[in-house]
Amino acid sequence: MAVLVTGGAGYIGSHAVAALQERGEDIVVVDNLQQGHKGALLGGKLYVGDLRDADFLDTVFKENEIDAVIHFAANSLVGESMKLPGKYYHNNVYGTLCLLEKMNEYGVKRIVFSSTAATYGEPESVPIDEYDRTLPTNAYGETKLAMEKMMKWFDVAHDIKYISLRYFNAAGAHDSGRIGEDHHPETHLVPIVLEAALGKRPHISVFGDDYATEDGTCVRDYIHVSDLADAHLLAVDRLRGGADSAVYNLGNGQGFSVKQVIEIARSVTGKEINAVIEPRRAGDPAVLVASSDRARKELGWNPTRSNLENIIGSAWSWHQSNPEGYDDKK
Ligand SMILES: NC(=O)c1ccc[n+]([C@@H]2O[C@H](COP(=O)([O-])OP(=O)(O)OC[C@H]3O[C@@H](n4cnc5c(N)ncnc54)[C@H](O)[C@@H]3O)[C@@H](O)[C@H]2O)c1
Ligand SMILES: O=c1ccn([C@@H]2O[C@H](COP(=O)(O)OP(=O)(O)O[C@H]3O[C@H](CO)[C@@H](O)[C@H](O)[C@H]3O)[C@@H](O)[C@H]2O)c(=O)[nH]1
Repeated sequence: MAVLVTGGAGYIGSHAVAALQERGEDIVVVDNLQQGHKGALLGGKLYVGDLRDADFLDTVFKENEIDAVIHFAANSLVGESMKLPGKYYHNNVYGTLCLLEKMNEYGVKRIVFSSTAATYGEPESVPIDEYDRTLPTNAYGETKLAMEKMMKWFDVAHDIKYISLRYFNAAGAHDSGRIGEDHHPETHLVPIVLEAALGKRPHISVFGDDYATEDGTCVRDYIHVSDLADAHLLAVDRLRGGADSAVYNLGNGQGFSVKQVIEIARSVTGKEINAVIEPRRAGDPAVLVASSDRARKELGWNPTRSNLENIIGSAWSWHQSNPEGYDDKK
């Protein structure tokens, strides 16, 4: 039996594929390579195609015996979603609908889903737990919440069990140094700060310093990508063990402001890193920090790499060895 990983050639997906590979799972990857890279795959059988293509998905489900799906494939940029909400509804909501329909058709009953802190919106209090209000402040978060609700009704009607993992901010790179973060264009804070350290950008733009936080810049909870990957394996195991559907936050429980991230990157890299204050980016909540007690208790999740110096250090090693990212011509 194989695990189907959608978006497995992407940043977090490729780290989950590496973790699945390490424990000897059969892996099938579906990715349209809009952001993914063949070179990011350390294992698995890759099918290049789009989730919204029913004939393509038929081939994947017919040619493989799949017992669980890990669903990463999505568009996931807060800023872009405020300008192009239709793109997010089409790829995220409709794409997930296509996947769930096929799972139902082929009798696949387990799905682990990449959800997000963006489902909460501006929190009423921090740390945020899974029972807190979900009121997204951006279209991206709204589509992820819609996907979670869709899975709930597929569970009610078709007994497809889901574990929705609401990640906070993923960062860092694999311990082996073989895979890391490479998006085009890059919009995430940590890789952009490191590109500035490498001299590939003149500076890092800080989006707003007038938030109600200690230094005025947004606060986020950064979690190492391989700690996230581990949680997916635990979630697959839990579903295989017959558990009911559930939602879990995945974060390290500590908030860092944009200015603090830049300061730590200066110390890790030994580089100057110029920062320029710019206006706020639409859709950004001021503070997102997780309580992951539930994931620790029920999944047995124990993140071990998520100290921010380690996270930035591992990303820095990857960026130094791969300043141009993956070679997509290979
Ligand atoms: N990066 C983060 O900090 C973060 C935080 C919370 C949640 N998430 C979620 O985690 C998931 C993975 O994020 P990431 O940072 O690895 O993104 P990513 O863009 O690197 O990976 C997504 C992958 O899905 C593929 N894809 C997208 N649409 C597809 C489609 N219709 N058919 C087939 N393949 C498709 C892309 O080519 C890409 O390889 C996303 O669902 C995202 O919303 C990410
Ligand atoms: O050049 C930059 C890039 C980002 N930021 C700020 O840095 C913080 C983090 O931004 P970013 O790295 O883009 O991540 P988020 O917008 O917080 O979103 C990430 O984290 C979410 C979970 O919290 C996921 O759902 C998203 O998919 C993922 O992109 C935000 O306050 C941004 O405004 C800057 O100031 N300058």
